[in-house]
Amino acid sequence: MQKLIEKATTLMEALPYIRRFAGKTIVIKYGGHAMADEALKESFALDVILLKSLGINPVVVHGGGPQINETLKRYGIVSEFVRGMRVTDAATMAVVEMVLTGQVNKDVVGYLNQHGGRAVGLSGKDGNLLLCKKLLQEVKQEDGCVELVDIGYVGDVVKVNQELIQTLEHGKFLPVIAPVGVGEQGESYNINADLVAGKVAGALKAEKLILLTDVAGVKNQAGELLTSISLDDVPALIDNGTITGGMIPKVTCCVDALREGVKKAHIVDGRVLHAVLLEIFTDVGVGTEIQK
Ligand SMILES: Nc1ncnc2c1ncn2[C@@H]1O[C@H](COP(=O)(O)OP(=O)(O)O)[C@@H](O)[C@H]1O
Ligand SMILES: CC(=O)N[C@@H](CCC(=O)OP(=O)(O)O)C(=O)O
Repeated sequence: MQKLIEKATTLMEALPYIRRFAGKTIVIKYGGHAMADEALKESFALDVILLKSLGINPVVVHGGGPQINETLKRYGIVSEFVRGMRVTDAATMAVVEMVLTGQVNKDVVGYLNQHGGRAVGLSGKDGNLLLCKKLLQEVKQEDGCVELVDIGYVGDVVKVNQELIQTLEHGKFLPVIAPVGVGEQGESYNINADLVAGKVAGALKAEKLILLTDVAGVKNQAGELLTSISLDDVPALIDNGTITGGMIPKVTCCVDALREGVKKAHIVDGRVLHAVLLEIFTDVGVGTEIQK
């Protein structure tokens, strides 16, 4: 917290930001890698709880890719990724649901509450929060044609039950969402956590979407940080191979969220202590802003 006050200079300087965001929703995607370090976990919990106590409404969507990998390894299940999405067969889905909803979600809720929060854990199945259909992943072939590839129980969110989130917000609770969705037949879907954060932010018309990750932000091919990119530039950056792997769903979901009415979208370095507060309460920002 001391660091925050130093960076924001004084609390007085934070006041305009507090006024600007009071009563507004900020959706924060908490990445799997940023959960590995105790100091980062604590700084994240303190940031989110401080926002809530200032009358701002944070909604947390967590990932858990590394934790899923670890458990899959123990079960001897090998998984592969297509453009940042895990190919998910039935056995993998069972592990994904167990790890995300049973382990990671409760872990995040637990330490938020330990630090004084009123966090409530949800998966997309609770109250039909995240209704899904099967996602067919677009893969560009060598001839330039786009093929739709079936990658198993991977979901695309077709509807967010925002009423459930708003009910919790009005009750001063802090929603913490695991990226597992439900299909029309009650089947479970594995959803990329960035995609969930973008859809939730879009449905809530959030003031800000912040995706915490394990790099400084979006980088160019020389490895330099791009502090801001226009959403119109995103397709070319993916096509020319600048943005690859797990960064693809991140930038794509920022673009979709902005188009759905989210005011600002940021990809932020989750390895920096108090990254959330630095992003919200200073003009410097940390990471990359995707701009309309
Ligand atoms: N242009 C790019 N700039 C930064 N990172 C990129 C870029 N293209 C691909 N990446 C990769 O995307 C990764 C972030 O995605 P991912 O591993 O899914 O993160 P998280 O676990 O935080 O969701 C980075 O660690 C990096 O390896
Ligand atoms: C479909 C898909 O890829 N789902 C992700 C869900 C977890 C996630 O997104 O976690 P991170 O944000 O930590 O990467 C997965 O199975 O890893």
